[in-house]
Parts: sequence; C-alpha cells; structure tokens
Amino acid sequence: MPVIEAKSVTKRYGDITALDSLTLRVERGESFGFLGPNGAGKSTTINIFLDLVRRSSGSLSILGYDPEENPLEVRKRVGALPEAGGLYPRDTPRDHLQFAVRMNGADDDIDELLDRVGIADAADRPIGGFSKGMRQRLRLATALVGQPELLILDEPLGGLDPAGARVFRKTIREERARGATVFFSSHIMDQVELICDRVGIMHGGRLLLTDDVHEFRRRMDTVPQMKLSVEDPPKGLAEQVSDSDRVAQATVDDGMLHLTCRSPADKSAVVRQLDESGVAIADLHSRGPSLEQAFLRTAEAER
Ligand SMILES: Nc1ncnc2c1ncn2[C@@H]1O[C@H](COP(=O)(O)OP(=O)(O)OP(=O)(O)O)[C@@H](O)[C@H]1O
Repeated sequence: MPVIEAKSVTKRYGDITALDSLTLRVERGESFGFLGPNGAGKSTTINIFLDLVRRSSGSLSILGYDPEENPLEVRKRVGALPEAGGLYPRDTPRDHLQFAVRMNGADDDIDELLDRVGIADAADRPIGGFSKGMRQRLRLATALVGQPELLILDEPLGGLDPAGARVFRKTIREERARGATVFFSSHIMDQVELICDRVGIMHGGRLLLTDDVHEFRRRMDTVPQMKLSVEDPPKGLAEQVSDSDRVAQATVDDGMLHLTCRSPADKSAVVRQLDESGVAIADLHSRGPSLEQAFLRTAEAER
C-alpha cells in the first residue's frame, strides 16, 4: 500500500484552480521533495493531505485513510509541519512540546527532542523572542513527536541558516533510518537533492513531472562543475574528494571546494556523500540551471 496516494485531487477557490488534478504515489520509506515556485500549489496540496483544507474533487489516501473521513487516524500517524502558525509567543519550547506529546498520547523525552534540533539551550525561554530559524527548529521537533510513520513538512527549510539546514538534513536522515517516510515542499533545489530520492515539480497547480533526483539533475544540468562553501574544511578534503570515481578534479581554496564531476548527474551523489560524511556544507553553488530555469525547461518540454 502506498503511504500517499492522490488521484485527480483538485482544489478550486472560485475561479482559481489552486491544485489541478494531482495524481501521485509515495511509497513507504521514500523521501519525496515537492518542488515549485511561489503559488505553484504546494501548500494547498500539503494542507489537503493534513485535512487543513478540503479538496474540491478527487480521492486521497494517507497511510490507508482518507484524511477527510478519518482525520484522527491520520493525525496520530503523521508528523506535520504546516506552513505557518501553531506557536504561542508566551510558551516556552518545553511547554509547547509537552502539550504536543500529551495531545499525541506519546512519551517522547522533551530534552532529547530539543537536543536533536539544537535548541536545548533555549528550552525554557519564551518563543516570542525566538528567531525565525529557532521557531522552525521547534516546529520540526514538534513534527517528530510520537515517532510518526510519515512526516509532511511544508517549506521546512524556510528561515534556516546553513547550520539549521544541516540539522534538518541530519534529522531527516535519522527519521528515515527509523523507517519513516518523508514528504516535504521546498523551492530550493540544491537542498532538496541532498535528502530526497524523488522529486515532483509543481507549476501553476499542476504536477509537471516526478523523477528520481539524480535523473532529474542529469536531465536538467549539462555542467559538471560546482562550488561548495565548507565551514572549517578538514585537511586533505580535496584529496579525499578526488578519490571518488565520480570526481574528475577537486581543489579547496579559502573555504570553497571547487569540484568537477565526471558528469552532471554525479553532482548530487557527490555532495550527498560529503554531507553524510559530516563535512559542514554551508552553501552550494551549482553552475547548472537554477530551479527556476529547470521549472521553465520542464514546463516548456511539457507543451
Ligand atoms: N484560501 C485561498 N483563497 C484563494 N486562493 C488561494 C487560497 N489559497 C491558495 N490560493 C491560491 O492557490 C494557488 C496556489 O497556492 P499555494 O499556497 O498552494 O502555493 P505554494 O506553491 O504553496 O506557494 P508558496 O511557496 O508561495 O507558499 C495560488 O494562486 C494562491 O493564490
């Protein structure tokens, strides 16, 4: 049974079709990146998955349940990070998570949750004084409560600095190792390809394509070079990277790792390997097309 199965799901607001006949399957254990520019229909889709918005037509199954018919069954099994809201300024992260754990009937250790997302120091400070990134880390911790089978995250990278993005990637890896399925939206392709197996491209309410993430890079990108900013690059990094069969050339210069891969399709795998090995990647500068260019190419190819 797929974890998410949407068939011709459509959402209309008057004359506006926010989501146009979405058909999509996500299988158990997958990490699926849902990409698209502003207004593409990503939040609408996620809100329908979470029963925060009702679809106009089509059928939907989340872990075998229709969220409209069995919202509680879905809520019990899904860790959600909706687009906004849900945090009270006077609460502390501890209050907030204690409430979330109680509501979920779970028994998570609050300190451990806060530690995982790197805000244990701020456990007892009011959320009102938090930065956007700290709030986002707390919202991620909230989604983890109860060890959900499925994580549905709307723009989880929003407001995160490079260190926050690294915490996010590590957390997603841990969740997947536990067996969770992950579905998350983003408009930052470079980040998405570090943590997902498949991507879906939304544009104008329509799902233009779904593809294996490396295949997607291969199709979109013709340039084998890329640059990565690395915090405190370990000694011998260039040599370590050059050892890979996928890498033709690597040099490190003032915190910047310049890479030429054997082919553009190798770029995502190389960066992923570095990230997983603990190299602190602060930023990616692929010389390939931006996501916007990739969207346009995809949209044009569809015509
Ligand atoms: N409540 C609403 N009433 C009317 N139109 C809406 C409503 N919610 C969304 N829309 C419209 O539906 C379309 C899709 O919006 P949606 O928020 O799903 O996009 P998105 O891909 O999540 O974009 P963003 O990255 O900006 O959040 C947009 O044209 C938006 O204006």
